[in-house]
Amino acid sequence: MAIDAVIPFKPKNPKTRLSCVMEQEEREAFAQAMLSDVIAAAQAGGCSPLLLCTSPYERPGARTLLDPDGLNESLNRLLATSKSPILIIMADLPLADGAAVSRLVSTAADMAVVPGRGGGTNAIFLREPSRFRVNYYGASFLKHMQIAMDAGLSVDVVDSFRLHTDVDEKEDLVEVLIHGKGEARRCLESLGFTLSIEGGRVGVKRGAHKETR
Ligand SMILES: Nc1nc2c(ncn2[C@@H]2O[C@H](COP(=O)(O)OP(=O)(O)OP(=O)(O)O)[C@@H](O)[C@H]2O)c(=O)[nH]1
Ligand SMILES: C[C@H](OP(=O)(O)O)C(=O)O
Repeated sequence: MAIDAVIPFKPKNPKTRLSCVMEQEEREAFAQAMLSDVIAAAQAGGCSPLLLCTSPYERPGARTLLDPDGLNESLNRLLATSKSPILIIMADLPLADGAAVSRLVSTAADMAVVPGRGGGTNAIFLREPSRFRVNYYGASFLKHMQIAMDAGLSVDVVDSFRLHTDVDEKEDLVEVLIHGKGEARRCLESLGFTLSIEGGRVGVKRGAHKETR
């Protein structure tokens, strides 16, 4: 049976750290485009996508669980009662692909984890979910390593550019425009984002859009 790929997703007013370059409706469209890329990667990696959503939301090819609680509370409730292996993969990984997902879920360890940019945790595969609990936000990668150690779990830290690249801030959009192959890249292009190179540093700019901060 396919492993459940649990994808936490907040459909309303997501990605507020991108407010400087996108209005709320645009952030919602972009978050959905990134989610499409993650769903496709999960399926290509042999997993069955299960969206854990804060408000009602349906997607073809994915089942939905509705839980308005916070990220940690809802995931920990799910882990506590899960009897089969689970992959938790964030919805803001638009470079994800099937090979990276497949590598993660085929680990020989009790758990495989992919750190995110800036200290976060982008994906966690758990062979026995009830032995682990999540603690996202802040330097969650370090917290998750400690939780695994306390639980006596062997951990495979997976080095994956495609799963490491999460999109939180304007600067992260550069990676999507350069390396993206899916919906998120198309969404950015349709919103008028292009690469800009100023002073040797690659950034993004947006035609006819005033930055608000
Ligand atoms: N189920 C659930 N998912 C959440 C919640 N908050 C965020 N997420 C999802 O968790 C993942 C990582 O969240 P963040 O990077 O903080 O995304 P965000 O909250 O949309 O972004 P910011 O507003 O910029 O912090 C994304 O897949 C979000 O859709 C929540 O309260 N519940
Ligand atoms: C949820 C959080 O995401 P970030 O804000 O680091 O992208 C984390 O990975 O702990």
